[in-house]
Amino acid sequence: MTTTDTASTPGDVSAREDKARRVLILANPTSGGYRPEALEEIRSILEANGVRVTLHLTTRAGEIGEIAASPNLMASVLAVAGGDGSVNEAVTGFQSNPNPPDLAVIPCGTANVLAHELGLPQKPAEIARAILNGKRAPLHAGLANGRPFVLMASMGFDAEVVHGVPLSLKRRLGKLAYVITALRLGFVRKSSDLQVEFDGRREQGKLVVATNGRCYGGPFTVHPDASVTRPGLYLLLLKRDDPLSTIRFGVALLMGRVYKAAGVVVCPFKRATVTSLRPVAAQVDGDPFGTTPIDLCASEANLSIIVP
Ligand SMILES: Nc1ncnc2c1ncn2[C@@H]1O[C@H](COP(=O)(O)OP(=O)(O)OP(=O)(O)O)[C@@H](O)[C@H]1O
Repeated sequence: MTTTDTASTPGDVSAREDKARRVLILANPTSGGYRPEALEEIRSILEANGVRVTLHLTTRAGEIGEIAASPNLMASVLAVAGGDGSVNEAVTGFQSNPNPPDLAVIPCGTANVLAHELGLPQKPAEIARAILNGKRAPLHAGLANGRPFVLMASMGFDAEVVHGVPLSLKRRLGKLAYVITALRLGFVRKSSDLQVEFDGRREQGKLVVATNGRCYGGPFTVHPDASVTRPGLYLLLLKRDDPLSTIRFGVALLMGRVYKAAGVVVCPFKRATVTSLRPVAAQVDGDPFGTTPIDLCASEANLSIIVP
């Protein structure tokens, strides 16, 4: 396993070595596919290989971010067992951490877009092996009003669905809960225009996605050139969101062609501002994130993530 060194003085050597063999697992027991047996298996494999493991189960939202922000984490790897929202919390916490450890992801959660994006293993033995191997990639993020997003930030219909999906339905039905909520909202909602100013351009549309990654909603490609391990954000602006157009975009997404669909503006961008006459719902990484106006740009944070 590789190490992330802290500020070094000669007297710190044993503390550094100690930290290098430690993994802190932060697990969200409320996430969609929470697997306690898998965590125990990962823990025992790591421990059998000389790694000291601390397993902490969260009791509330916000806890992962608070722990990740601590400058005194005695771990070279912080492994998040949860979905994209839990990973987002860790990355948000890392923003305030002058010396963040490597991030590892033990995929649980409802959609797990990041797991698809990075091709992360699902089997406990393979997850443990990846942590032990310590192969790392840079992890880039975007910022929405200063809040990091690893995968995407969006405003419009899909964010309304994220705001509107009842937690109990999500827990019972998983991804199907989003489809049901989308159908319920699709025919009754009043859509609003969004104005986007980006890199000297101005466009108007109904749904804005700022994507940092290739995947969206699971394994579906939203932009083939985007990657969380490379710098750069892409903007997708959907011109219409009437039910028929939304179904067309949905089908294009399932076919991995949404970025080529008619009525979609697609381009890389550095800085964007999304405004509207009345507030429009926003989401980051699948969790509700208030409403417009939203400023978007890339984060400068220097993070790394364990990859297979
Ligand atoms: N113990 C907890 N109780 C309630 N909420 C929690 C707890 N721990 C973390 N959370 C919050 O739950 C939110 C959603 O969790 P998470 O993303 O892990 O699962 P999910 O919603 O099932 O998956 P996905 O985001 O991939 O759809 C996170 O944003 C996090 O803030």
